[in-house]
Amino acid sequence: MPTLDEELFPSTPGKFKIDHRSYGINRQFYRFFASTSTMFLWALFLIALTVSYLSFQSFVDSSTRYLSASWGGLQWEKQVRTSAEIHRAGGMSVLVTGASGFVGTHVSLALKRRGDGVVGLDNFNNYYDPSLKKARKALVNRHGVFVVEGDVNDARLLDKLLDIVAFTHVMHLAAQAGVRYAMENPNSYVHSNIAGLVTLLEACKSANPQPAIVWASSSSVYGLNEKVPFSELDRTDQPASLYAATKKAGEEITHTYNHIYGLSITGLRFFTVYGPWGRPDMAYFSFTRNILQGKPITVYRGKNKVDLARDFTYIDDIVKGCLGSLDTSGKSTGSGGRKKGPAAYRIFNLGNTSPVTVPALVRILEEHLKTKAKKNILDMPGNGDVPFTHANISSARVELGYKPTTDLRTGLKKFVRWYLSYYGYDAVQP
Ligand SMILES: O=C(O)[C@H]1O[C@H](OP(=O)(O)OP(=O)(O)OC[C@H]2O[C@@H](n3ccc(=O)[nH]c3=O)[C@H](O)[C@@H]2O)[C@H](O)[C@@H](O)[C@H]1O
Repeated sequence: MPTLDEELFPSTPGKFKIDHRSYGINRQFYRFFASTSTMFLWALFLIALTVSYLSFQSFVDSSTRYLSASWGGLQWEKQVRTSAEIHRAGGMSVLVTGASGFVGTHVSLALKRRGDGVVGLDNFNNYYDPSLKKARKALVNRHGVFVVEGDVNDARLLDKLLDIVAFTHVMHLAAQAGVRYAMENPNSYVHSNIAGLVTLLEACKSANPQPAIVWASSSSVYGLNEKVPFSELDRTDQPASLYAATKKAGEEITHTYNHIYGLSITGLRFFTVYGPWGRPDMAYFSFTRNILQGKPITVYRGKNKVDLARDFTYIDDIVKGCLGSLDTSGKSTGSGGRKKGPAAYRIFNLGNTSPVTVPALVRILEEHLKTKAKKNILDMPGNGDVPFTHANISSARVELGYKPTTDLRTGLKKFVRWYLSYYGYDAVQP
């Protein structure tokens, strides 16, 4: 006698046999009906099981997201509001993106020092040592700047911040930096410098009031331009790297938001910024580390053995240019996504106006560090580098009162002093 299981799910073909001699037609019909309805019940049971499993999963996911979200809540909102408070007459409240980056840290401190409200935003990615970013965060925290951990691609977070505080300005410095890394990780440039920028502009255009925006473009947009010094009127349609291309795209994208929504936009073309709390991926920083550790450095050389040169610009000068831009930006004219009139659209070079060759940079570091570098001289690989940069800053001088005052020797001395106090002489890090 077969069991019920065997009858419903016969394992042997032909095992489920109907004996026409012993079962009548009704019996046959009944058995067919019984097995079909049982299968139907089983199917229902399985569907219900799957649905409950999926709902449970999504509950677990959303709770985890909620619990692990580093923003939100009453206490968090209070910290944001307090940090954004203005403590001087005619002051501004500024949302600084990339606030734990090199330039973001210095700009946040300078704004706070003069009594402006500042809220920082940073995603603390690991493009370079995140512990340096955390140390910068601790530094600005000590001066009353609250840094929110989040990404400029997070539209909900941006909307929330712009909802809590009526920011007068956004200083947008969050970006994927570095010229040569773009060949290793191109998508990271699209993610931060294009998608992140658009997400930020979308949030700003919908805000009421709309903040004015000052953001970091780059000297690299001049690409293969050979006319020196580089003027804002020179062509910028020959980028040599994806980094440069995304920054140039940013200039075009911001123009459309200015045109359609009345956002006040100022793009700053920074020229190889250096100084204390700088970026470990940049040449002056990695050369210092290697020289102190007795490791060789690679010095690239251009075509026909010509030395590469950069218009190295000291961080304090850049900060003055950023503050000058915020002070003169004028207001955005739109509100809630509607343009009410024209707003400023500006682009400025922020450089030093006196390029220095890379071998000369190395000589200055050797003097400050009192140590000879072990140099490997290599022809510049085709990886996005440009042979030289040189800024014409007449526009910034007239419009922003920008006047760089620190030469490379003096600036590197300050950098080396900071480096030694931060890492020590025999540091293995970063
Ligand atoms: O103005 C900008 O918009 C950019 O400035 C900076 O780019 P760059 O001017 O390329 O600075 P950086 O990497 O310090 O190389 C300096 C020089 O050293 C040479 N260099 C570099 C590395 C090395 O190992 N050897 C070497 O010779 C190298 O060939 C070059 O000639 C920022 O990183 C970038 O994010 C962006 O902000």
